[in-house]
Amino acid sequence: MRLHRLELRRIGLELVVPFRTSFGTELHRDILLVHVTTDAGDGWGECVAMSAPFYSPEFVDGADLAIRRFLWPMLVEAGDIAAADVATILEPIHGHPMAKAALEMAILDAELRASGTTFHQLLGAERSVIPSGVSVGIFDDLDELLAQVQGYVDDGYARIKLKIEPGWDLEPVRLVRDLIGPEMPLQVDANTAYTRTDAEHLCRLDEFDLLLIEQPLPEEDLLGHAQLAERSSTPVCLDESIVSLQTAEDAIEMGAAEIVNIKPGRVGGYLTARRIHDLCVARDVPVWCGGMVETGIGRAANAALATMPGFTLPGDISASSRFYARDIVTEPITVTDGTVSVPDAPGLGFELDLEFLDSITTSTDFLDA
Ligand SMILES: CSCC[C@@H](NC(=O)CCC(=O)O)C(=O)O
Ligand SMILES: [Mg+2]
Repeated sequence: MRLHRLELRRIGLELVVPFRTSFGTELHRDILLVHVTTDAGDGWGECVAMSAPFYSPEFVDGADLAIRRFLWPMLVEAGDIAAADVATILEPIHGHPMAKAALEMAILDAELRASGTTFHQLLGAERSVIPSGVSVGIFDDLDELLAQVQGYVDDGYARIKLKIEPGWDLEPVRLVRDLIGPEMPLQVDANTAYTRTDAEHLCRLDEFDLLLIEQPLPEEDLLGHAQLAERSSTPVCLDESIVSLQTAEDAIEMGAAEIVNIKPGRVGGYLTARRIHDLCVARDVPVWCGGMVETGIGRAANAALATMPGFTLPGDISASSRFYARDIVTEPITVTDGTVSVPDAPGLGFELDLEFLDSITTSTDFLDA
């Protein structure tokens, strides 16, 4: 297909409850959406970069600029392209996986819509319902944490994930495990907050029968994660460290990733995410779909991705209402009996609520091919 025009749209959404992690607190999302118009129709993508580079090196203003100055012109220059070509065309640009992923996503959406195919059909997965896990932040006090967790248990989520950091780990996990009982799946995510010297302390989490411990150490510390995996009975899962197919392969080979959290934005796009899934299946490494507090655009695409057979653990694909009072799609993601039904709308699986989208748009800019 030939690219005609790119719309760069920024929207603002308040979170229904502050989402605190070891690297900061999210109250509001400033989200970049990309809308491509092509000779075969149009498509939308969501850039998952946060407002500041505390989760990964990218941030939304930087992604916006990388798209304007480099990524969009390279795609236009390439002429007649398919979504499958995007990662290769953009290869010469180092980094910026979330910016690249947003463009690939929009082109993929346009391609699928033009062919009357859904992403779910393209992936060829059998499942149309996936288990839904929920990510729970850090709170000022334990009572508030337990109240939030009880609410999600009442909502029927299939798995609870707790954010942890030094000083907020063993006690909250113990209390939540006591609250939800021994059977409910429970995992933790440290977002790189610990160091190798914390290994003995982190092994004390083994008593809580967790599904996994997610990214306890810095992104670059594959050896440290491999050493922890040797000592801990809780499987080590990587998130921030897995930024490409190569890093996934190396982490698995080193024993640093016993489980992999796949996030399409973090690895440069849904098509690379699929290849990482295939690698993990071949290496018998369980995967699950992570979340970046996406709108219904990203949630719909993530739900489709999570239907692939290697996604054997509940992902962070919670209801739209877990984060937002109102979503930008006509069919917000909902959770029933701990599951999400994969949207079957054309393309990536969503239709936009354009009236609401316009009401929360903070800027719109157009680039012609
Ligand atoms: C603002 S935190 C974003 C990254 C974080 N994401 C989540 O915890 C899940 C968020 C969601 O459910 O979308 C992670 O490290 O896995
Ligand atoms: Mg994580």
